[in-house]
Parts: sequence; C-alpha cells; structure tokens
Amino acid sequence: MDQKRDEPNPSYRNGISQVLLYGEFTTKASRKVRYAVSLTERDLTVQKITSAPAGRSKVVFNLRDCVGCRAVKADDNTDVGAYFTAYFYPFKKRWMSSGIARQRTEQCFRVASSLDPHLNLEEAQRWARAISEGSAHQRPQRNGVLYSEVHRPCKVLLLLNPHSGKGQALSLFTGHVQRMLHEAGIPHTLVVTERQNHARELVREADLSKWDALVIMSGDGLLFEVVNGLMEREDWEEAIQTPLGILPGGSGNALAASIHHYAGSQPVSSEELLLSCAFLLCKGLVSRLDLTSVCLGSGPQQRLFSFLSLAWGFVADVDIESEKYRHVGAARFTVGTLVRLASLRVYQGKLAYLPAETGHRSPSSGSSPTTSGSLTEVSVSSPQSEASSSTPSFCSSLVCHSSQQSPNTFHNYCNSNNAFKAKRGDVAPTTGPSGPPDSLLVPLDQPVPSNWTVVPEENFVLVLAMYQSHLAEDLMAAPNSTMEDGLIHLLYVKAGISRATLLRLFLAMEKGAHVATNSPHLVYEKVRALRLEPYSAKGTITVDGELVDYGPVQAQVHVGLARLIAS
Ligand SMILES: Nc1ncnc2c1ncn2[C@@H]1O[C@H](COP(=O)(O)OP(=O)(O)OP(=O)(O)O)[C@@H](O)[C@H]1O
Repeated sequence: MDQKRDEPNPSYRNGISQVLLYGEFTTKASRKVRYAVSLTERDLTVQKITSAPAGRSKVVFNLRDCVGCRAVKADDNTDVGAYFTAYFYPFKKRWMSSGIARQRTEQCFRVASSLDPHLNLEEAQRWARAISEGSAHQRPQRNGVLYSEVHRPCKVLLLLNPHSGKGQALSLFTGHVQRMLHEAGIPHTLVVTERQNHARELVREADLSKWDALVIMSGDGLLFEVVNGLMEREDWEEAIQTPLGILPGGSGNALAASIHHYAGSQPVSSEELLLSCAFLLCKGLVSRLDLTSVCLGSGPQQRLFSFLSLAWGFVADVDIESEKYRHVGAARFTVGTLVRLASLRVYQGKLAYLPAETGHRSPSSGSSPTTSGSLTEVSVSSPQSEASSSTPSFCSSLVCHSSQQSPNTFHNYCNSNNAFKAKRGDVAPTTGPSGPPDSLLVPLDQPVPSNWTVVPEENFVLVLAMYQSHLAEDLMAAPNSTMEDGLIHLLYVKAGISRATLLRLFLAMEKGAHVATNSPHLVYEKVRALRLEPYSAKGTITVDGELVDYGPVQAQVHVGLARLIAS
C-alpha cells in the first residue's frame, strides 16, 4: 500500500525520543577505552566513558543516514567477543573544497559482556537488528509525496553498461556501490550488458517475479532501454510497476542528478553523485514517475516511452555531436555547447502544445489528483483499453536484513539475437502497441485540437521538453519539475538570440536560473502534450538523450506510470 508520510511516531513522547537500547562497549581498535552507546528511534549516540570531563565528547549519528548494521563473531577463536558495525553516510563538509556531500563512516563495537561467545553474538545481533530496523524507519522523505517501499529482503537485478561514461562503470560499481549494498544487506545479480538493446531484450523476456527492483548503472540511455523493454511486454501494466533504480555511470546522468536534487541535497557530481544515489537505493523508497509517450510520425507503431526529455535543435545536436568528446566525461556537454555555439543554427518547424492549465492530467495513475480546470479528452481509437486505475499497489514494508550474497555476474545472461542492429544512439521501434492510450493526441496527419496553442514563431534555436529537473549533472533545465507532477516543462528559444545571450542562458541553467533571466527569446510553458513538425527533411531529435527517427513527433505525459527508487 502506498503510504502517506508524516505519520505520528509513537516512540516520541513530548518530542523526546525514548532510549530503546543502552550498552557499554569497547571497540575493535582498543579494548581499553569504553563507550556508552544508546539507541533511540532516531539516533545512535556514542559517548566515551572517561573520568576527564573534556574527554566525554558525545557523537550523535542520525539513523536517517544509516544504510544498515551487521553483527559478526570475532575472527580470532580465542576472543569470546562479538562485533556489531553500523554504516552511516552523513553529509559532511568536503575536504579541501566548499559544500557538503555524503561520506562514509562506520561505528564498530565489541560486545563481551559474557564469557559465552554465543551469548555475545546474540547480543551483537540484537543491536544490529535494532539499528537496521531503526534506519529503515528513518528515511529522507519529502512532504506531499506518495511512497511505497521496496520489498525486503529485496532481490535486485542490476544492469551495468561497461562502456557508459568514460568506460569506468564497472570499476565505479565495485569501488563504491558493492560495499554499500553489502552493508545494507541487499543481494543483487549483476548483468554487464554486451551490446545496445541487450537490457531491453532482457527485461522484455525476463520473469519479473524474480526481482523486486531493476537497477541500472549507466547513463540515461540504458534506463531508456529498460523502460521501453518493460512497456513492450504484454503485461506492461504490471511490468512497469517494477521499482526502477538508477546509479550514475554515464556522462549526462540527468535522472540521477534529478533524484539527488529532489532529495533536497546540494549539487554534487561524479562519485559523490553515485554515492548519493546508491544511498537512496539502499533506503528503498519508491515514488511514482511520470512517463511521456512519444509518437514518431515516420512510420506505423513508432511509439516510445520517455522519462526525461525530448529535444530538437541546439540541445539535441550538442548531445549527439558531443559523443566524440566522451573521454572527458560530463564536460563533453560544455565542449559540445561551445563548438555548436560557434556555428549557431536556426531550425524551422511548427510547434504546438496543450497548456497544462487547460488540460487535466492523463488518467494513467488513478490515485493522482487532478488539477483544476477542465478539458474534454480527445477521443482517438486506441489499440489498448484504457489503463486501469486499479493498478496493484506495492506491498508495504517488511523490514528484514538479509545476509551478504556476493553478486553473480552474468555476461551472457541473455543471448538472444540482436534484432535491431542499431548503431549507438539509434532507437529501435517498439514491437507492437502497448501502454496506455494517448487520450490527448490526435493522429499526426490531423490538425491539433482547438484547445491547443500553436506557437506563432517557426524559427527556433532549440525546443526542449523536460519531465525531470536536470538535463545533465550540471544543467537544471526545469528546476520546478518533480517526478510525478504530470507536466511536460516545455522550453523553446526563438531565433534571433545572440551567441552571448544563449551562452548566458546555459551558464544560468547550471543553477536553474535561466528562466529568471527574462530573456525575450526564451519561452517556458507547462504543458501536458505537444507536437513538433520540423520542416527540414534531415536533422536530430533525441528522446532521453537517444537519437530517434527524424520527422514529426508528438508526445503526451502519463502521470506516475512508472516507479522509481528515490526519496
Ligand atoms: N555493452 C554495450 N555496448 C554498447 N552499447 C551499449 C551497451 N550497453 C548499453 N549500450 C547502449 O549505449 C548507449 C549509451 O548508454 P548510456 O546512455 O547508458 O551511457 P552514456 O551515453 O555513457 O551516458 P549519458 O547518456 O549519461 O551520456 C545506449 O544507447 C545503450 O543502449
């Protein structure tokens, strides 16, 4: 069941947290110094026991920052003691630079109150269980967001693209993520993708009942494959509810940067962003995620599902052209932007959209509130019945901490033929109609409905539709966007803008301040659906950063259709 947050916590009396466990322990490093350790629903407090008042410093660890706690018996058979270790990832000031980021710290205590090693291990396990359960209840959450939780113990299928970003995803995984998953007691199976569309085929055929979450470690392109693979299944309605997770291993990492931003955290990049997303993954809170269906006019049944963006013009060109600067990582977009600025182009076409204030939210998610205003849905013949509003909800939490399992790595997990043989970035068409009907769209060969706005300009520098906040780690194109706002944040820049002003817009976008620059060339609209008809025969359109067939395109947002592990 989805749970609303902010329920009263019975363990607080008059705002004071009750002590659940208290003990005095030594550490692994020294058996001479003793610590008083107390656990409440909210914190683990550690205080050195000493006669000198100056030495009695108290350190409080918030269980919200804890991913788990493990108990073990001593390695040394002559030691009757047992140990419990709690793993925290609090925000700390960076060394040698400003700002804060999550940093790992562990607290390990030796339990030796008995001469019987079994009793000591039992006591250590009691502490480990209590700390783990406490940390599972203390999660970073945002007001007004509907959550459910990943099944515990959860089985994660982790798909990793070894070529994403600078080609270091596997070493980033083993260096930063694997240990945290072990600390959180999350067993996982790692599949290293072998080629484009490997992940798409795999999730299209997989027995999803074996997995509680599908996590990708790559850029946004691999998640795009997974989303579309799920939507191509006959049981798409159930399949797309599998909680998805993202660990940034690419160069853009837009969705990862967005979920980090939604968590209210200060901007970070690279390994710090990875640590932040891995932390959110371990916490296992599942939110709804809007998907936008994108219909391409270039052929029948060309329908894709997108979680991030649709771009035409400057942004799409930079995305594809900057592929050759991949070796510089996230900086490839900066280099690409400067190169394209030098040869700034005008793109001609027709743009139309359904403004959000006139359209009600599409019915994909039955429990989502509708916005004010009214709109008669455009009825179109649909190959599939309306998406059910009684989609099964996730089970509520069963907090349990599983033991470590080493990940099984399957390089040949799916050996099906590469049906698409697409070059990097080309998106294979869907195999057939699936997904909810696009009730706001009419066929591309018909004029847009009368309640749509047709943009009078036909000369553009860029058109960018965003459904998450970030376009890249350091580009906050739609700062007001949330995971399930049922909105497409449409930005377009009209021709006539100078290079210097366009550069200023992109620099301001780093902090999401581009709209506030009030440039007369930049237009920002919240919409529910849009249509774009380029006049040129050749060009670049990207969906979630992936190249799609060029030509007329239209799109409609479906509220909360997917599930994402975030905060
Ligand atoms: N093993 C593989 N070999 C080649 N291509 C792959 C493989 N696995 C996935 N792909 C494809 O590589 C493309 C790029 O993947 P992805 O977007 O995840 O990484 P990226 O481009 O480095 O990241 P970003 O989009 O953040 O720049 C996608 O089209 C994906 O389908």
